Amino acid sequence: MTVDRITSATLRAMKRRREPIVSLTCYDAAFCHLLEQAGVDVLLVGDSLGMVLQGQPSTVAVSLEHMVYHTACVSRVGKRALVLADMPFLSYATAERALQAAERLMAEGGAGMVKLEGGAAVLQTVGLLTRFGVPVCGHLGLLPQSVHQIGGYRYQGRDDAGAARIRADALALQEAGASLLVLECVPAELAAALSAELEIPVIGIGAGSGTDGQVLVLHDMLGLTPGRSPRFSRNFMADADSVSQAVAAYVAEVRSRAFPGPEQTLA
Ligand SMILES: Nc1nc(=O)c2c([nH]1)NC[C@@H]1CN(c3ccc(C(=O)N[C@@H](CCC(=O)O)C(=O)O)cc3)CN21
Ligand SMILES: CC(C)C(=O)C(=O)O
Ligand SMILES: [Mg+2]
Repeated sequence: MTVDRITSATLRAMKRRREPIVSLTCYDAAFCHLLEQAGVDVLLVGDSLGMVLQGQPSTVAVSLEHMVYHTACVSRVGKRALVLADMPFLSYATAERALQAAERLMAEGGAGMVKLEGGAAVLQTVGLLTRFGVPVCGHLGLLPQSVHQIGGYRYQGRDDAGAARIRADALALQEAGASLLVLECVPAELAAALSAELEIPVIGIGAGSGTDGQVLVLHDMLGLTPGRSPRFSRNFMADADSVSQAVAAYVAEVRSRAFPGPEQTLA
């Protein structure tokens, strides 16, 4: 018997059941196999691969070609998990580019959903993609593709105006057709309130324990990132004898809401 693929409908049902959604980044077939064995629900082929695999200072240098290649490496061997592919920097800056990028990520890359960063700026694009059958994940809070405007990787939505903008963007993304939302580096209270308010599932990174799911960069949680990892991450290899065991511990701690704990949470 074949195993059913996780889709946005599966994730919506998990949210209704209050069953935490477990996600990690994944860039190749070997880790796809390992993460699926451990029960990870969503494999994010993140443009963070530019930093962790390519040694770039940001995600800005990642091309559509790179994303299609890594998405295919994952989706070729994946059976159950949803393969979520990042649309890279400027690949969704016009309607034509966005359609072309989504076409390549889904048709050649085998992605089941695509993710793009931003709120008001991408609403029309989200509407266009979803009208033509592309499942879309939004991404709000810290937007790494805008690091050259922000000037660093900083928490977002810490004042009333910033929080109100993120809330309005989240509701508008849902209205435009997004079926999933990633909230990155926002205060836990804001992330929990938005998760309760939105019908679509919210996956948090550096957003506290009150979201519908969690995602981390794989190399950070395996302690493979040189230097200091973001404070919202945790090295699960510290208490594990193998990579599989570390990933299994992460899956169990997200499902039991033990991760993230106070140490990984910004109030
Ligand atoms: N290895 C890696 N991990 C990530 O989580 C990640 C990437 N790369 N690349 C894409 C984005 C960029 N992200 C980042 C990168 C760095 C910090 C960081 O160092 N933050 C500081 C706080 C900075 C501040 O608030 O002033 C930290 O200590 O967590 C946060 C998010 C998240 N994503
Ligand atoms: C940090 C996550 C959410 C991401 O977008 C990535 O890994 O590229
Ligand atoms: Mg990304």
